[in-house]
Amino acid sequence: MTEACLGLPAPAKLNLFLHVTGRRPDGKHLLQSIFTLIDLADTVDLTLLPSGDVEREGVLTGPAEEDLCVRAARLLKERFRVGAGVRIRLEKRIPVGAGLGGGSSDAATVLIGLNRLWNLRLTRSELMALGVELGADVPFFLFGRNAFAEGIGEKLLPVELPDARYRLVWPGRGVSTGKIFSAPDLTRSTETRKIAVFSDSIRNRWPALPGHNDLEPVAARIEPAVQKALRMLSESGFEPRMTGSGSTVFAVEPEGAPKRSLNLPEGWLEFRVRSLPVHPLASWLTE
Ligand SMILES: C[C@](O)(CO)[C@H](O)COP(=O)(O)OP(=O)(O)OC[C@H]1O[C@@H](n2ccc(N)nc2=O)[C@H](O)[C@@H]1O
Ligand SMILES: Nc1ncnc2c1ncn2[C@@H]1O[C@H](COP(=O)(O)OP(=O)(O)OP(=O)(O)O)[C@@H](O)[C@H]1O
Repeated sequence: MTEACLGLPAPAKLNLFLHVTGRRPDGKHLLQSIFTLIDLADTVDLTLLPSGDVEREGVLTGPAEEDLCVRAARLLKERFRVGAGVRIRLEKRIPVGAGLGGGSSDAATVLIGLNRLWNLRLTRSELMALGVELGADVPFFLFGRNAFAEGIGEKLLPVELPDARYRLVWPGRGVSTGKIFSAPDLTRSTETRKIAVFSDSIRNRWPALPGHNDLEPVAARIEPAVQKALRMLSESGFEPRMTGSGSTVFAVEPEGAPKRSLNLPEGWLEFRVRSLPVHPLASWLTE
C-alpha cells in the first residue's frame, strides 16, 4: 500500500572545490567539483491530495512558479499525466542562496517522494534527467552519494571521502548564483584535471582540501560579508573555503579540536555539521 503522507529529509551539500573549466554553447559553465552531503537538512512533508492540486505551505513567500518544490511536483505531474495532487509543507533550515544547494535538495526530495506517493516507479537516472531541468545541482541529490562532478554538475562519479566534521559560517545574506556566473572577472578556463589528481590529494593531504573555488574571489568582491567570513574563519585557525556560489564559507574541523563558537556579527549563523556518506533516501532510488 502507498503511504498518503511522507515526512522526508533534504540534506545540504558542500563543494569541496569548484573549478570552472569552460562554457557550453548555451552559456552555462562547465565545472569540476567534489560534492559532499552534510547533515544540515530541510524537511519536506508531502500529503497526497486526490483533488489533483499542487499546494504549498511553509516559509518561502515568493511566487509559487519560482518555488522549486512546486516546480518539481508540476514537472512530474505534467510529464507523466498524474491525476493526483500533493500538499507540500517545507520546513527550512538550510539558508537560502547560500551555496548549500538547499532549493535543489528540496526539489530532489520532492521528486523522490512523489515517485513513491504517486507510484510512478521511475529509476534514479530517469529522475536525474528530470532534475537537471530544475537546476544544475538537482542531479547530484538524486545520485544519492558523494560525487565527483563534471559538465554543469550532471556527470557524476561516486567518490569515497573521509568522515568529516565541518564548521560553516553563513554571513547573514545570500548571493545570487546567476550574478556570480555572469561576472566579467570570473576565471572560466581552469585546466581540466583527471579525477585521480583530486582523489589522490584527498587520500594523501586531508584535511587540506584539493583545488580551489573559482567563484570565491568573485563572490567576495560582490559581497564583502563573504570576504569577512573567510577572514574570521582564518583568524580562528581554520583553512576556509566558499561552497558553490556562496555565500556560506566552511572549513574542515580537525578531530579533537576545541569546539569553541566563533564570535559572529548579529544575523550571521554558525553550523557544525558532519558529512553523510549517502543520501538519507538513497534506498528509495532504484537502478
Ligand atoms: C554553483 C553550484 O551550486 C555548484 O554546485 C551550481 O553550479 C549552481 O547550481 P544552481 O543553483 O542549481 O544553478 P541554476 O539554478 O541551474 O542556475 C542559476 C544561474 O547560474 C547559471 N549557471 C548555473 C550553473 C552552471 N554550471 N553555469 C551557469 O552559468 C545559470 O545560467 C543561471 O543563470
Ligand atoms: N525550496 C527552496 N529553497 C531555497 N530556495 C528556493 C526554493 N525554491 C526556490 N528557491 C529560490 O532559488 C534560489 C536559490 O536558492 P538556493 O538556496 O537553492 O541557492 P544556493 O544554496 O545558492 O544553491 P546552489 O548551491 O545550488 O547555488 C533562491 O533565490 C530562492 O528564491
